[in-house]
Order: sequence, then structure tokens, then C-alpha cells
Amino acid sequence: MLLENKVVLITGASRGIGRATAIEAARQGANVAINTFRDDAVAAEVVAEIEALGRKAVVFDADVAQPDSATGFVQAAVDALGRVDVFVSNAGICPFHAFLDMPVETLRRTMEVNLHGAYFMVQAAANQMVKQGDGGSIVAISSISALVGGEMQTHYTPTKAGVHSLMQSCAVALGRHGIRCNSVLPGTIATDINKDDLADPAKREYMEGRIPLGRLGRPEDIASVVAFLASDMASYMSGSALLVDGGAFANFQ
Ligand SMILES: NC(=O)C1=CN([C@@H]2O[C@H](COP(=O)(O)OP(=O)(O)OC[C@H]3O[C@@H](n4cnc5c(N)ncnc54)[C@H](OP(=O)(O)O)[C@@H]3O)[C@@H](O)[C@H]2O)C=CC1
Ligand SMILES: C[C@H](O)[C@@H]1OC(=O)[C@H](O)[C@@H]1O
Repeated sequence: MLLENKVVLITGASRGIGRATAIEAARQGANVAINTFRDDAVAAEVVAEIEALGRKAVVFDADVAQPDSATGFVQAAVDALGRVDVFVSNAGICPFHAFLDMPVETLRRTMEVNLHGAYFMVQAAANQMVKQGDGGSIVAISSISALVGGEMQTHYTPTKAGVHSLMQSCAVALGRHGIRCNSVLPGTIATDINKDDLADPAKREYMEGRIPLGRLGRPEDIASVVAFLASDMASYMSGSALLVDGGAFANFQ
């Protein structure tokens, strides 16, 4: 097991990639603190799945865009599980919208959840790791969108480039404390975030056709890579980005 007896915290763990990562962390032997936002019933389901794997779980319900949520989440995890070994910054939104008439509020909220939220959370986790004095691993979910553009994602892609940049700077700032910081860049993973966009069969077929491995990603495809980066198997990795996209980025022509 890659994460035996580690304490792993994950934001946005009610659905999609965050939920799969929480379950994978438990499968790999970790006790898990999950941040959820809107749905208590779903949070209870994730807790039940983690406990069924014989691990402990705690839920902290909060909006990552609020600075106090970060210190609250980390404190709740320490109170319940004793410490923080791994922090996964995953929570994110992508309300598809065109550029020329982008509502200010959509731009602002996307920046605040995806980038400011990641910043506050990573900062709170890092402070706890520094206090503990024996290092740690931070993994942020960036995106292939850190590398390429999207017509309906002009508010979103800069946040994902920012999240990777945050991990690079944190790798520099925190290396002396033995804290590794890396990002994962998923390609197109079928989750609720893109359900409406991919409901158009032509769009879905087009996206699948761009992927050399011939299918959209699944949340579990990302969860296993996060577990690797979080673990001691990646002990000399920091400031790195792992692109997990079925080959899509390489498929230029
Ligand atoms: N799916 C994809 O193709 C890709 C996704 N990503 C990134 O992966 C991450 C997870 O996305 P994915 O699993 O696909 O999407 P989902 O929509 O399935 O899940 C998003 C999660 O983030 C949570 N969340 C949203 N806003 C907040 C908030 N303000 N505070 C706390 N939690 C919040 C949601 O909680 P709630 O259930 O309460 O809404 C949910 O748990 C995002 O950062 C996304 O940008 C990156 C590349 C590709
Ligand atoms: C939400 C999109 O389908 C998804 O988000 C990303 O970050 C990927 O690049 C996809 O565009």
C-alpha cells in the first residue's frame, strides 16, 4: 500500500476526481479528511465507502473560496486524525461561457474557487506540515488546460495555469521543509463538470477521436496518479507536472 497510515486531505471530494482520489487514498491505507461543499448526503456516502475499506474519515463542509475554510479544514483534520501528511487541492468549477460577454461574476467566482481557494488551502496545509516538522506532499489538480486554450474556458484555463505555477513556487518555498509540491494535469475526464458539454454526441465523439487511447478519462485514472505523487514512490519529485490525458496533447496532427 502506497499511503499506509498517512493522513490525506482532499478538497472537493464529493464527486468526480476528488471522490475517486479519496477512495483510492483509503484503498492505499490512508485515513482521509474530505472537504465537501453542497451535499451532506453525498458526503456521508463517501465517508461510508472509506470506512468500509477499514479507514477513518472526517468531513468538513466549506466553500474553498473563503480564506477561513482552509484553516478550518486543516484544524478539523488534525483534531480528528492527528496530523496532515498529504494535501490534495482538487475543488474546481468550469461554468462554460463565451469570452466576449463573460459575466464579471462568473469570471470572479471561477478565479476565487479554482485559484484563490487552492492558494488558501495549500497555505494552511503547508503551515501544518511545517509545524509537524517532518515534511509532506502537496498535489494540486491543474489541467491540460494549463497548456492549451478553450473557447468557452477563457476564465478557467488561466486558473489551471495558475494552479500549476502555484505548485512550482511552493516547491521552491517549501523544499527546505521537506514538503514536495506537484501538479496533475488531467485531460478530458468524464465527470459532472463537463456532463452538459459532452452531452452533445458530436462533441463527445470529437473529443474521444482526439485521444490516442480511444476513450475519455475516468476519475480513477487521475486518482492513481495522485496516490503515486503523494507517496514515497515519488520522493524526489517536486515542482513537477504529470499530464494524464490518454495522449491527447501529443496528438497534434
Ligand atoms: N473533468 C475534467 O475533464 C477535468 C477536471 N479538472 C479539474 O479537476 C478538479 C475536479 O473536477 P471534476 O471532478 O471533474 O468535477 P466535479 O464537478 O465532478 O467535482 C467538482 C468538485 O469540486 C467541488 N467544489 C466546487 N466548488 C467548490 C467550492 N467552492 N468549495 C468546495 N468544493 C467545491 C464540488 O463540490 P459540490 O459537489 O458540492 O459541488 C465537487 O466535489 C477541478 O479542479 C477541475 O478543474 C482538470 C482537468 C480535467
Ligand atoms: C471541464 C472541461 O471539460 C475539462 O476541464 C479541463 O480542465 C479539461 O481541459 C477539460 O476541458
